[in-house]
Amino acid sequence: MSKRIGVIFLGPPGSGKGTQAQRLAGTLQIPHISTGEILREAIAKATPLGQQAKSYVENGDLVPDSLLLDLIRERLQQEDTEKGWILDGFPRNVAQAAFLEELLQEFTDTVWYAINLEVPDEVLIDRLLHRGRQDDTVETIAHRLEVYHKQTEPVLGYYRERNALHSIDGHRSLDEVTDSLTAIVGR
Ligand SMILES: Nc1ncnc2c1ncn2[C@@H]1O[C@H](COP(=O)(O)OP(=O)(O)OP(=O)(O)O)[C@@H](O)[C@H]1O
Ligand SMILES: Nc1ncnc2c1ncn2[C@@H]1O[C@H](COP(=O)(O)O)[C@@H](O)[C@H]1O
Repeated sequence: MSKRIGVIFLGPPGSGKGTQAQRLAGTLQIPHISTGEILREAIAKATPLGQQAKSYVENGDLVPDSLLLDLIRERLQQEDTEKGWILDGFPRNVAQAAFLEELLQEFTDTVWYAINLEVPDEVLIDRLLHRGRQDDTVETIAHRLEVYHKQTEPVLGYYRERNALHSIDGHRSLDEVTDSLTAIVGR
């Protein structure tokens, strides 16, 4: 039996993580797990998670790690991840990356890839302004980029030090990016 596959999408807001994750999930028939989507759904339903996360998401700040760690552990063990999983939006800081590393050490049946989509800031801003999500305002986009550079970019170094980072030029057509991704994931 082939190993379980794990794909971890890194890259700034607007780099195309969600778009490419959805494509890959369709091809590989494995779930696309977006922490942003999980949080937005929880906010819309006003669940306890949503109530705690709301102000952070609206302001473009990272929600506290304590809200997400158990959730990720449980989600990666659900039945639909039998063949694999795609993480989009997690890890978002070094503490989350260290948590995931420990979790992956328990998953000895999983071969995983950390993918970084590289796109210049000015292109990201333009893409996000055209996407039009509630947190896609000029001010919140600027803040999310600042949070990305301060808190999430160090995660790239974390994977690079482990020789586990695959960077892709994300400033190309959707199909070109997908082709590079498929070449790395190799299935
Ligand atoms: N290669 C591309 N070329 C042009 N536009 C793109 C490309 N990839 C994604 N987009 C568009 O850019 C916007 C942002 O893409 P997407 O939502 O996938 O980014 P993301 O990295 O998941 O962002 P976030 O972290 O904010 O959720 C979307 O409107 C999407 O259609
Ligand atoms: N892994 C995360 N840690 C903290 N906060 C997170 C995480 N993933 C998502 N968030 C929050 O949700 C919004 C939207 O996320 P997208 O990935 O852009 O959909 C993000 O700004 C954080 O507030």
